[in-house]
Amino acid sequence: MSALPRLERPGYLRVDEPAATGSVAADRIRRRIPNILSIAGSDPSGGAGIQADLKSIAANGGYGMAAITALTAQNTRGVRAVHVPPVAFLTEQLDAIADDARVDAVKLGMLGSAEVVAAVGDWLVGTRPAVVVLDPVMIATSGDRLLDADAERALRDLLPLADLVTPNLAELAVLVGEPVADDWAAALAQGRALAAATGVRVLVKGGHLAGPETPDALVEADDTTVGFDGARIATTNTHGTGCSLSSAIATRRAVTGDWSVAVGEARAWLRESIAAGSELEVGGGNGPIHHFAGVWARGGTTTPPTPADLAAEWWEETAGIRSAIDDLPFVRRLADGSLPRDAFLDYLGQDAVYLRDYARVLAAASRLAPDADAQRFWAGSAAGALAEELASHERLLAGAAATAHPEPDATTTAYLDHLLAAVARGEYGVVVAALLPCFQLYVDLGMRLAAGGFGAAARRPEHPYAPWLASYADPGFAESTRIATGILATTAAAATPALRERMRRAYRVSAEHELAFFGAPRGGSAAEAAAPHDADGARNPATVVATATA
Ligand SMILES: Nc1ncnc2c1ncn2[C@@H]1O[C@H](COP(=O)(O)OP(=O)(O)O)[C@@H](O)[C@H]1O
Ligand SMILES: Cc1ncc(COP(=O)(O)OP(=O)(O)O)c(N)n1
Repeated sequence: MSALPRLERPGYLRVDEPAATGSVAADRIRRRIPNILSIAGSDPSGGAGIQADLKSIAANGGYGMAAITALTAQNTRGVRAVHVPPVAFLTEQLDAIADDARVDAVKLGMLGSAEVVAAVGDWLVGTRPAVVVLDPVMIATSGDRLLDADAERALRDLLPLADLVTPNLAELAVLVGEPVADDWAAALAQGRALAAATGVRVLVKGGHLAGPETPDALVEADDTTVGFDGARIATTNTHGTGCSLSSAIATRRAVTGDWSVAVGEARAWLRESIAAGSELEVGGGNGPIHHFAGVWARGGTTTPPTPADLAAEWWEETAGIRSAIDDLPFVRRLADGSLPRDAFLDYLGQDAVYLRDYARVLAAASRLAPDADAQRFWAGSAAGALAEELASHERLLAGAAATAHPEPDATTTAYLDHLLAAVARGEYGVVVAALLPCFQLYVDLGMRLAAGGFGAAARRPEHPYAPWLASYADPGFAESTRIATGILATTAAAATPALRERMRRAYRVSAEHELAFFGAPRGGSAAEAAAPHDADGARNPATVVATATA
């Protein structure tokens, strides 16, 4: 434990915003999440109704809201009972939402009774949502009625308030007053007739056709038709497919602004969810679809650490190394000004050698960077390392008649080999992780030296190494370190667990090399300069590292 005061989590190492570079996370934050309202009945088994709608909306990128029109007692085998609460209370629900939240799209499902249809119609006329998708739920797949006969008539009057209506074959037949179509051509003709009569676009759905295909078609009022083909998926998990599809279309329409794109995207998601339905074990009848199959498969179900958590955690892991650096006689004597000049020049010469290859590694990070901002940042850092830092080393060394480019010693060689091996492996995240301790540990030390954390001597203008100390407390260097830390953290947060672990190890090993570099024997006074503060056997960098990491 260092006896020296330490700044707690210095501000320049905090990562609480996405880095100032383009990233998937930043794009996600900029895009508006649409609010989608489902006005529908409740299915306690979770496969249809508002329960399905909320899952579909979430899986398709929206924020789901729900006003309940009716309660059903149903499961995967059928509907046992329906209760329609007082309609005035539905209006209360709708007004409560509209008075407070933006509604980007509405999906209408089971409306239950003519009074409910009328109340919903009044509310739509009053609020005029930008997108209205009407799934005219009348009869469940199980054959149970979900809408009384009066309401069927009222529902026809509601159609002009919708932008899209999504009937299944039986519902389409009721709406056009014809028998149920028994082939796709007849279904399409009915869809065209409905669109022409009402002026509302119709999604004709082929889920209930006999045969191996399940085509759907988007029919505009002007008869323009976009067809969507798809082979029938062999499954009994089709409970709630209509509810799920209509709320997914409402969500994707709010996101994309295009009806045929929205239908195409919603169908792709639905087909994946139908195919995975058999993974669920819910009930003995027609089971639900697996609304989150794709999301779970691609995103997992555990919450990965945030960039800020990772930056703080990795920095904390170097606490022992930082304490050991603070305790090194080299650092203490650098701070109080008693470090012999030959030891300082020896250190400077090795640092100059190190910087030339470090700049190559920075350039490699630029080459591997996934976006232009990061590419620019690393290229700028490589140029800065050569133009500013290396040049200042060379000036100091030339002034002292010392050689600006000595041979790298064992400690410098080991550190550079670690960095160059990361480049050779070619993983951007690992290269960035290996680069970071050099930024962070120097800024941390420089800031604490400048703040008087190692005694007042380091702050005096007459300190023999004052210009050198000042360069490490430079605000520009601190800002670069903040950006580099942000890139590291966002890259680590987006990485697979295995890559993140390789990054963490590369970061840790670089921090250990930093300690070894500070603790290496230096110049004619090496024995004195490099001896540990409270022990005598730590000249070998490996021993220094072992002491620090124990
Ligand atoms: N077995 C299946 N394989 C693939 N798609 C299906 C299957 N069953 C239904 N669908 C699709 O599910 C959606 C809902 O269709 P449908 O079953 O006709 O309506 P509803 O669920 O309202 O009765 C449509 O896109 C349809 O093509
Ligand atoms: C409360 C509730 N609303 C609607 C339906 C019908 O759902 P749908 O998506 O048409 O699917 P099927 O289960 O009928 O295929 C429902 N059952 N309950």
